[in-house]
Amino acid sequence: MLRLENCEIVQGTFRMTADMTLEQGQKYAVIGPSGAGKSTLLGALCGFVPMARGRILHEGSNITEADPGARPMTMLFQDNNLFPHLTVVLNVGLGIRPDMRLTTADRSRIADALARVGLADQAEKRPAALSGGQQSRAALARVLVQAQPWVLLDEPFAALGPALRNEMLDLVQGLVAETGAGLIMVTHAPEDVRRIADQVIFVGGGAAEAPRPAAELMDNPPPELKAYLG
Ligand SMILES: Nc1ncnc2c1ncn2[C@@H]1O[C@H](COP(=O)(O)OP(=O)(O)OP(=O)(O)O)[C@@H](O)[C@H]1O
Repeated sequence: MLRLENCEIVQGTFRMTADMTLEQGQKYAVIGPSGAGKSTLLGALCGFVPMARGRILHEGSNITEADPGARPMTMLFQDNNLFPHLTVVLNVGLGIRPDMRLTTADRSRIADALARVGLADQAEKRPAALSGGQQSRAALARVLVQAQPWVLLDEPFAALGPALRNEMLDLVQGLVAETGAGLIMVTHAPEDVRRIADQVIFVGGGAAEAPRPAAELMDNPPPELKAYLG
């Protein structure tokens, strides 16, 4: 369980509040207008964005002041955070060994993750030699080897076409189901919400609202969500 307790998050002159409890194994979509604070919310959870007040608790432990690398979560951004000069194997390996001294066991784990995302035959290529979808798969393999209880995605597949995006969403869904991880995903696409999310966190008016069941919310959106969905 991940709890944001009475939080106020600060990003330059922007401030937003958040108070919610997120359940392990659930899939949350974070939606709301541009500039409302969706990325800021994920940044605060990961420890990249400071908080003026409140606490973040993971399974009861206070992680409010923990370094990003010591938090129980992996974050995937839209650009996939792949290093252009490293092969796919080494890019994935960074998820477990930042010093890149990979043991035989590490290499076997990486090979398993690459096979799981369909990249077994692309391991020695550099990111520039991969398609957009393959780059996303490589980034997901890194998420997989890190095996954290929470996976945070900030519009990771926005640059992909609809068919490929759906393929990637299904892959993410399969991966979190296998590992039992919770998922928190920022998206602008209502169809992504319907495809993958159990719950929706609406961000708007300076607050991240507590999660509400996705299907119910999308079928009967309250006025602020209706205005956003258009
Ligand atoms: N590094 C920063 N320094 C100062 N202000 C920032 C910074 N990053 C974002 N902001 C401000 O914080 C607010 C929230 O931004 P954020 O990126 O979280 O919104 P968002 O909902 O993710 O938007 P989008 O859907 O356009 O990506 C905005 O007003 C933005 O201008």
